[in-house]
Amino acid sequence: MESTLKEMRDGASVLDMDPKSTVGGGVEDVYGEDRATEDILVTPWTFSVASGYTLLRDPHHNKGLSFTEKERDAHYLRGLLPPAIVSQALQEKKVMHNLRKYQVPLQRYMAMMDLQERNERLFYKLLIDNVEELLPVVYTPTVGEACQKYGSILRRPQGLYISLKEKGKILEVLKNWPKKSIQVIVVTDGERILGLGDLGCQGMGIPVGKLALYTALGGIRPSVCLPVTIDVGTNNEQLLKDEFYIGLRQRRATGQEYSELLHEFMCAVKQNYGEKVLIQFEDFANHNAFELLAKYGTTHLVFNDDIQGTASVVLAGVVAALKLVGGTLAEQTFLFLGAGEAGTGIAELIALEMSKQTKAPLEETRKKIWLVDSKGLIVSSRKESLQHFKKHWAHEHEPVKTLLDAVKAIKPTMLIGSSGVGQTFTKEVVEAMASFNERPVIFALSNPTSQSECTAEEAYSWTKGRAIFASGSPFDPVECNGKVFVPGQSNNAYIFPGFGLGLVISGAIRVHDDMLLASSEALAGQVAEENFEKGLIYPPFSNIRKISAEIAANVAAKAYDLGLATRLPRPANLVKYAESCMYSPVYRSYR
Ligand SMILES: O=C([O-])CC(=O)C(=O)O
Ligand SMILES: [Mg+2]
Repeated sequence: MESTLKEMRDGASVLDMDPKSTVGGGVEDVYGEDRATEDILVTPWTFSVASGYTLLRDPHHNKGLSFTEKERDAHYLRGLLPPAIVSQALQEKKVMHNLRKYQVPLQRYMAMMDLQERNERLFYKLLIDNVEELLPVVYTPTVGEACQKYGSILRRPQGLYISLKEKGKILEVLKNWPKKSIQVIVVTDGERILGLGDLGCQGMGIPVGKLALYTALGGIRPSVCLPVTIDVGTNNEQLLKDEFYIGLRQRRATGQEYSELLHEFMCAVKQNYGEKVLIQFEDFANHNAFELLAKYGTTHLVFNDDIQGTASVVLAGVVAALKLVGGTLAEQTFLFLGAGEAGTGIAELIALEMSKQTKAPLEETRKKIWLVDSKGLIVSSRKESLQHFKKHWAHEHEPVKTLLDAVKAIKPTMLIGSSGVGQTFTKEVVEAMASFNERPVIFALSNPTSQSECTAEEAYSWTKGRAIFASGSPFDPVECNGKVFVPGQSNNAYIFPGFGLGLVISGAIRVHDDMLLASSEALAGQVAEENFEKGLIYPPFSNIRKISAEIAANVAAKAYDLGLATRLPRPANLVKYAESCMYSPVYRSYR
């Protein structure tokens, strides 16, 4: 066992291992039973056909009043349903009508979660058909409030909770999950939920929400998605005192205790689901996020949404914005407020793309990008005391304390906020941007809306409609000087569903930076002339499934080119192939 784990850490591929080895279950032997050694416990699974009352209580198969006469006969449903037979379209109309009556966003969230637990296909049908209306309900901003109050609103637990109590038993815990074949895991430890900070175990709303989007936006089947929350405690005093808190009542475990639990999880996942399961890290605090990505990037198929997904979506917006601003990427100057996962991740991907375009070394292109953190502009005199992920950005400059002074000193063409702190792009900051840019580009990325650096209305009114604005959480269109401006939503939700689909359909075994550039390019390519006319640098979410297929195809193509794809032969038309793989929530007929 020890040697197997070591091989896994050292990056040995399951493909070149002895087929009788204990790792790699998940290819054919989905239960891992044939490959289990005597010291590994196996679960005695049984399956039966759901019928009658059980069928109505099974969210995977339940269709409510949509069961036909024939199905009602064949599946022992007579008498369990009122006589009316209702189409899925009418059910959808009814639920939307009811949802719209709720004034409080959290009530809509709870109604959607109830629907997901009751009738999965109807839930996804609603989400796909009404994506622009429902994204703010199941995702940012409402999901943030839901996590803050998760203990109070929780009815039926969703996802898998792995706490310190499960140490040494994580493989068994994974086997408790009802589905054996998993392709995408979104995992959080709840330490940095959106810009809301440490929400401990209640961060579960995030993996659940992200995976709902994997299915609705990226077409990954819900049955192969697994939301996970790792509970190592919380440092949120308010939650520790909250009688309804659902997590471990202790301060966060750190150091060896933390990394051992995470390592057990990573090994158990690979052992149980194989080499090709995608593990998406979500909303970890900076120090752990960078470390986990570096540590497992060479042995597992891992993707950090906050570092890499956000980087890819912002690069796409930046590239699209060039059409409105003019000039090349390398001619821009960037200033970031926030030097954490998002800030440094975006900065690095922009520098990489600049370097590819101009053939200049990365060390040179990084000099076009400046970051401000809580202590002011990151400059070389601060280098010694900087965390390692900030060191690349310590350029020669005298110290500058405030964002406003940094804007005046650096004169960026694009200003990007990613610090998780709201209202930091003040009128003075935005006006300064407008004083030396004809079209100042402003990204207010922090989530949820309460943490946004400024509002869309502020950005447009303070620049007299000249700003090109995008934000992490949605804002409504704004009228300014008689013209309507549509702010873009620069959220990783544009990227991760298609990105993950691309990895899954190509059977990729590792993530490579070039795949991030590929997904960015695909997204930027989807912005139409009519979008640009409204100042919009992202395509509307209403086209997201088509966009996801384009992203998936570009990512898969890169996986094949790099020799990281295992699903062979390579399909001739990857866009068509991606589309053909996507889950559709239309009801199935039962025999
Ligand atoms: O969840 C979102 O809306 C975007 C994101 O990853 C974050 O803010 O951490
Ligand atoms: Mg996140």
